Amino acid sequence: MRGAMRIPFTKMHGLGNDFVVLDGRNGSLPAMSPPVAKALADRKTGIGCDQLIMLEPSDAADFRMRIFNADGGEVEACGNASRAVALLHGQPARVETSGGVIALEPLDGGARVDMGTPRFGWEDIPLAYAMDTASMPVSWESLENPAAVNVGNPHVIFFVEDPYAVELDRLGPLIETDPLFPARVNVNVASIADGAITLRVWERGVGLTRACGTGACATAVAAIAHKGVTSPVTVHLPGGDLEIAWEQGGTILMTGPATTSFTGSFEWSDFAGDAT
Ligand SMILES: N[C@H](CCC[C@H](N)C(=O)O)C(=O)O
Repeated sequence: MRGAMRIPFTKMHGLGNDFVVLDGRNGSLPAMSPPVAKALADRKTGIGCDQLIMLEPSDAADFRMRIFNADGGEVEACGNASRAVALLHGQPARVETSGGVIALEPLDGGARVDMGTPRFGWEDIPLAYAMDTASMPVSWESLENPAAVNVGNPHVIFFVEDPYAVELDRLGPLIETDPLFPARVNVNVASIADGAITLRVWERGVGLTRACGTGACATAVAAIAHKGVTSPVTVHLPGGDLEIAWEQGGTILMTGPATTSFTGSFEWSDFAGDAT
């Protein structure tokens, strides 16, 4: 039986999309696994969060950021968490994620993050078969002809009259798990008015969140690429606003707030059993 191992954490959020951040940049933490991430993210029996963020050493960048959704699944990108980590780190940094290297720039009360280059090919999303990702010939009830963009992680974007009139809690999981999306998908419903975007997101592996940074990036890119919106564009999410800048062929710049809620610690064996 291993000795007690107390693990410190920082509880953070970006516009209400919340995270438990474990700082293993010095290599001090045990390996994270999906079951342990899911247990820590549980809002009744764990600490509770939308995503668990694990920082680790990297030989490709200043450090590595691993992202686990509340269902335990490890994913490639998390925009809001990238800003939170920028705030925690406190200086500019290049960060390795499984979706590519991103660049963090802390600002007063938040950060600007270069989220890399979006991809539009059906295999890049990925989709199960070839399709025009600017306007896909598919529909789920009244949601039809979405765009799809990969911004490190997969997003499908429906442009609608009123995002708040969509039964996203019912349609989100149907679309997230449709076989058309072999890696599942984050589901965005958005409207465009006066050059700004109003957005709600059903997040893969989580559900409805108050904000989704990669959703804001993917939706802004789709609006600029396919709907004539000009960059930079303000995205109004339930939890607040993000500013997204992108030009064809370039990388995506996301700017917005990040907040530290509190710090704490937990006993590793309480969540990992004897796993080390
Ligand atoms: N649910 C997303 C990961 C977190 C994205 C969101 N929290 C963000 O701020 O980008 C996925 O499975 O790709």
